[in-house]
Amino acid sequence: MRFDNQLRIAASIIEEYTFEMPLSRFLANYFRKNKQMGSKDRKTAADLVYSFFRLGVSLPDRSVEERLLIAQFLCRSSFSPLLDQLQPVFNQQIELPLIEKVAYLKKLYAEFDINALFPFIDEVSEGIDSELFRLSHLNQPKLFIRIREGKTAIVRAKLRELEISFDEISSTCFSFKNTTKLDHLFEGEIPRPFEIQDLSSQQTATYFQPTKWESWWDCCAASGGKSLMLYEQEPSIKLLVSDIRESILNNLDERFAAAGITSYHKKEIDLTKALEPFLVDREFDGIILDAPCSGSGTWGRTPEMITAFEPQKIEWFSSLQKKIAANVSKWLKPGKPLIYITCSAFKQENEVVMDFICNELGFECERFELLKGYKNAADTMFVARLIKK
Ligand SMILES: C[S@@+](CC[C@H](N)C(=O)[O-])C[C@H]1O[C@@H](n2cnc3c(N)ncnc32)[C@H](O)[C@@H]1O
Repeated sequence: MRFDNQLRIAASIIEEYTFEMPLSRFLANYFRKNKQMGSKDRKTAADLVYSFFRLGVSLPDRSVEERLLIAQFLCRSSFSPLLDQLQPVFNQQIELPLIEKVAYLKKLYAEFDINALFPFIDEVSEGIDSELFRLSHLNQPKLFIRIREGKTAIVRAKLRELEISFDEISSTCFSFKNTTKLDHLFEGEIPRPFEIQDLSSQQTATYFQPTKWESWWDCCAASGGKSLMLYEQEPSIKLLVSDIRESILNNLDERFAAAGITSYHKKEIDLTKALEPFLVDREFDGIILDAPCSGSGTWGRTPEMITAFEPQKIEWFSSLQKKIAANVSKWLKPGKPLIYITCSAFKQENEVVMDFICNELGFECERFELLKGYKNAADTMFVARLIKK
């Protein structure tokens, strides 16, 4: 397909997209309806459209086509055949460091402002490097795996055998280009030697510290990423997993089965409602609250959210998180930990909720951390270990 045609198709996809569903799903539907597009055309269109949304709300008065070219220039770091045809001057500077490309663009477009790459920077948690965080949205984050204890050598050998390129972040964490396919590796092997899991998400596990025979509740368990790590740390624990709808836990069942975990309890619980009917007189030695949140620490993976997100939702999430924390904390034994986690970069969802839990619900903060995934092409997350007094 000719390059100007590729640009036109990307522009028409952007025009059609109304943010009602994730961009990934919208694109999959679009390609299903437009079967004449070959796999190379689909890949090019997806790349152009994703890069476009990485620009956030930059240069709103420029045409979509012009912004598509600027986005390619900022998001690519090597020769682009499309730019070579349509905007060769960008291609000549494509390998420059990002910060120099930004300076160059500012000369061409006086109105270009890096604030527009992430227009909520005043809302972020303390310690976030504003410039690095904003610029990180121009790059697609990496894919990470968590390797089960003792399985590093066989995973490494398999990857080398299949000539899949990877970096070793640690002995239990490898990273890959985001488009790498790993589904077929060790298919059917129980337990599977690795889990796909973001680096920062893996790092939250150091806050759990369960001990033998304890009773734990992962109250927003979804597909069970945190529960799996908890269980592997201490397989003797009694584990309850819950989420607002049973269907959300289906994936957890599959992942637990693949990990060889069969002994756990599962309930559908809305944490904003009275919990007595579900929990009766249970008490827990630990609760993981991986709270519903804006997801703003993960928008490098879903860049359309930078445009779609309405800032008043931050306060809405913060209130929801406080309500859920107040509700679940009643079921924790004194002296035991509530592990509060978000994948948000916003202080209203992080430090403000943590302070509420300490000051209003009678907890003491043992330690907390903002996991600065933006430095490692990973998600940015917040984790706190809060002890009930
Ligand atoms: C950040 S996700 C949890 C991810 C999960 N812990 C993991 O590691 O895979 C937050 C979860 O909270 C759930 N949730 C949202 N509102 C809820 C509510 N009112 N009660 C219970 N769960 C809720 C969502 O369905 C979602 O699965």
